[in-house]
Amino acid sequence: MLRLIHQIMLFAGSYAPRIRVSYIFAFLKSLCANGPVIVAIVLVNMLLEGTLEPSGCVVAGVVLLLLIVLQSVFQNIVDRLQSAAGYLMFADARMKLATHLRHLPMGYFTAGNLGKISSVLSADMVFVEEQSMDVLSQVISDVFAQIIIVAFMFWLHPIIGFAALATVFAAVVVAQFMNREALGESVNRQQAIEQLTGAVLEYAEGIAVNKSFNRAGVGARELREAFAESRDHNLSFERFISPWQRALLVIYAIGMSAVVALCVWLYGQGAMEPGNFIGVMFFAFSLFAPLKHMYSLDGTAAIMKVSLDRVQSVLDEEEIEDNGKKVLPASSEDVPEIEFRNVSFSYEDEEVLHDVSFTVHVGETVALVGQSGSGKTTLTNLLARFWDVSSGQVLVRGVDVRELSSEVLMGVLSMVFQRVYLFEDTVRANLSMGAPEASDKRIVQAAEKAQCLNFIMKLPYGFDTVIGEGASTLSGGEAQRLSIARCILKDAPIVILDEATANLDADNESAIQQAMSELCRDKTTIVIAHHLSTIMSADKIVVLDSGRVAEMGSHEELIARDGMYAKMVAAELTAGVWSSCKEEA
Ligand SMILES: Nc1ncnc2c1ncn2[C@@H]1O[C@H](COP(=O)(O)OP(=O)(O)OP(=O)(O)O)[C@@H](O)[C@H]1O
Repeated sequence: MLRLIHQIMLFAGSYAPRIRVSYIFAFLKSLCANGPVIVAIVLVNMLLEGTLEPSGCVVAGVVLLLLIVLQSVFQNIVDRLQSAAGYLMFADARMKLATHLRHLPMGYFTAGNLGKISSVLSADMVFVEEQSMDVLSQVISDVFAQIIIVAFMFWLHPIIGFAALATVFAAVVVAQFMNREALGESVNRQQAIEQLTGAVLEYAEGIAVNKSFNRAGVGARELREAFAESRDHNLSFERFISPWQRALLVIYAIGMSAVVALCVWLYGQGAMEPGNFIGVMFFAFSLFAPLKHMYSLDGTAAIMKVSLDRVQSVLDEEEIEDNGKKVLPASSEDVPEIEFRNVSFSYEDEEVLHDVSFTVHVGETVALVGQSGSGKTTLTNLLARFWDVSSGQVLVRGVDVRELSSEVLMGVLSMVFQRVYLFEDTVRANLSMGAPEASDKRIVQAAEKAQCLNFIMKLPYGFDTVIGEGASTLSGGEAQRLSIARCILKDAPIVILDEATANLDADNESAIQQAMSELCRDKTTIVIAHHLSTIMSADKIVVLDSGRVAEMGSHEELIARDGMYAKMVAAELTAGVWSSCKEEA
């Protein structure tokens, strides 16, 4: 328990001193809570000795009243200090987590961690937020209350004090074992919740595929299994903790009986004042109540410790360094706008790019072509610093991208992905993401250039229509054009384009091609090209083969070379399907 308090205090950071001040008031509150019994014992002793005056009763009454009032005042101060610190610290923690997630490499999000991130942000954070201050306040009050009661027992009689202390010691030892074991159980429980969250996400994301393959039942079965596993772990956790709690109750009962027996014996021997005897009897049944209460929180505490560990484990993930301070110079004809210099890159252990070098000059369009898996997307991801190179350099206007802040780098890049993601917000908000200050006029112009004005105007509220999460309420072609309009509005000088491979109807196809040409007008462009027309019109074609540059040059140069590219083009012209040609080339 004390370790948990220490962990919460570490988590509290700059709010820890405020919480520590609350300890003082928690102690004072516990003193006040036990004060009435001391007053009662003094009164009884005076009564038995025949020294109790009416004025003494009045003083005792006033003291009792004062103690009750002070107790609630101190409790109020504790609550205020702790809950204010709690709200502030969790608001900070959420911001810290959000900022941290923004600086993690993309690999963290693709390595099966989505279930973990979601359950940390939803289940763990919420649990800690709702419970921690409450548990902290109760544990601190219980610890102080138990210390005061044991001290009081010593004051009444040392032997009684030792008996109470021995019981507390035995309970703490047993609770240590319980805590250690409970921790293991709650790790399993939280992992089951993580798997369940992952299963729910996967089920929701894959529902269309499952339905189309008539597998909806299979998906639901997997989900049900995850639910069942989570339920089993919850039950097993409760079953596990219960016997330990019973063992603790037995210890308290033995301790309490020993104290009562000793008290009777001492009184019989004349070694104890009658008032003190009554005092012990008065306390006997609630002698270990604070400890009992504190350890009844053990299940909650174990889950909280694991939750805090899991939040911390996300916070401990290494960020991509984002402390670049270099200023990006203006574009120049003399320095390449983009340069890949001897770039190699590995996901985990496997190197997928080997010593790749090429340049893109300002205003040029470079087409990346190659078989599926040859490394085209990875190259563009390195330019955007979604990952960092393993060796070599990616430079923008002669500056290594690692020396630029993400704000500066993203300021000069626009990216159109194949998989379009639009947020559940208005069309206007989605378009102005990269240019929040854009006027309505510019927004309309961008939409027009990207061939989306017509369909936007047909939406119920035009630019103020809220589109579904992930663009679920738009057609694929419409969503793609909106994502291009978003980049046109951003107006960044470098464009990275992953050309759509999806089979679109002729109208959509030509609308998207027009939108893309508008986007790339006067820009430096790297395009992952899938259409021969796009490739042929590029200033330079970089042909990738298993992560290496196989050939490089203009369409005419590469055709004249009669190498890999020429074969790909020949296959395209005869079979008419570029993607399958790539596989054969
Ligand atoms: N997140 C990842 N983790 C591990 N390996 C990856 C990851 N992303 C891609 N790879 C691997 O890296 C290699 C290059 O992939 P990349 O996506 O860059 O190829 P590509 O040429 O863009 O393919 P496609 O045309 O199919 O999109 C492939 O072998 C792929 O399996």
